[in-house]
Amino acid sequence: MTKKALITGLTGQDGSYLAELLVSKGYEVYGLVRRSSSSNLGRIRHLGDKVKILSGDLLDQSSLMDVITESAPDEIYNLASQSYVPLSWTQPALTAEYTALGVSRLLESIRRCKPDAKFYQASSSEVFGQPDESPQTERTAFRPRNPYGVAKAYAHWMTINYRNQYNLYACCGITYTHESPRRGSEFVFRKITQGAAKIKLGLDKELKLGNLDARRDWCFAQDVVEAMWLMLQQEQAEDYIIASGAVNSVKDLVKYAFDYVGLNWQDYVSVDPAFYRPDEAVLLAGSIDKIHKELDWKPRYSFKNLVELMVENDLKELTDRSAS
Ligand SMILES: C[C@H]1O[C@H](OP(=O)(O)OP(=O)(O)OC[C@H]2O[C@@H](n3cnc4c(=O)[nH]c(N)nc43)[C@H](O)[C@@H]2O)[C@@H](O)[C@@H](O)C1=O
Repeated sequence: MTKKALITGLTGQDGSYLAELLVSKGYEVYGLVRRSSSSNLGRIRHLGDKVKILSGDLLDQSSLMDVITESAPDEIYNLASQSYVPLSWTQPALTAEYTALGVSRLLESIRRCKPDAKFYQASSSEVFGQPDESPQTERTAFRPRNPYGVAKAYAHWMTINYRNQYNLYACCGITYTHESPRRGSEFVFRKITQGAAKIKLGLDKELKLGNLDARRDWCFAQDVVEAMWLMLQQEQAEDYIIASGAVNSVKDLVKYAFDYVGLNWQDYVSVDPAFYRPDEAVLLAGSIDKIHKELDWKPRYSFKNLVELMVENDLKELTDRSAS
């Protein structure tokens, strides 16, 4: 029988890659999309009618119950969130509404309307904040340092509590920063690959960044959605860290990207305190021992592969755009 899946956050980076993966596996795919006066379907347009769009909002419980009843999914992936960390400081309540309480509403809707559906919650390494140990494991204590991390920690523990209290198949994937050509340019990886490509093509002269010493564990988003799917194919719900297991600094990223286009980064990059963050976690690194051992998952793309893939993509996109 054809499996059915419901994805929230369908129009985002991860939602669009997950939809592609599930369509390729023969799933009937539904996506929860918020009404908006301008179209935000760019990342899923190529999927055409292979994905059915249902209107709803994580802020509105009854819309979630309607969507779950109508689609009757076997699997539900919650990828919707206010996901930009700096914005969580200027809009902390809205961040909590979507990223924390939205998950409560979703879990409650599943419990009432489709308790046998398997549920994946997109948890984040930001729950660790300033962690006690490195690399972090599934047992590392949560010490979030910004409203986004706090909201994700709430959602994480609600998911586990619904699993324990109501016996739902509900699990959390603690993902570290993950990137792709579909990433928004406010995030540092895309900002740098796009910046290097623009400078190379003569479309820009400089690139202003924040903390070059911040270190992150970066993965390719396509690898990450594969892990999400695997987590829902098991007998029992378990939480896993989804990461690359390798750490690089923002400076490493800048060097690789500018090297790739044959430029010296020091001639173009400057530090602007406007992009520094209050109390930020300077080192987040995930241990992938558990997911590798139990689900046989590991990322296919290395940091270097990912930089090259994204710079290539940005060079092509910008060249096509200026030709049209
Ligand atoms: C796991 C987690 O991953 C993502 O959150 P993020 O790590 O905050 O991503 P980012 O690309 O904004 O920052 C990465 C690092 O880069 C530093 N950095 C330096 N200079 C600039 C700069 O100019 N811009 C930005 N954005 N960052 C900069 C910045 O201070 C930070 O240390 C989201 O998907 C989030 O939803 C999520 O869950």
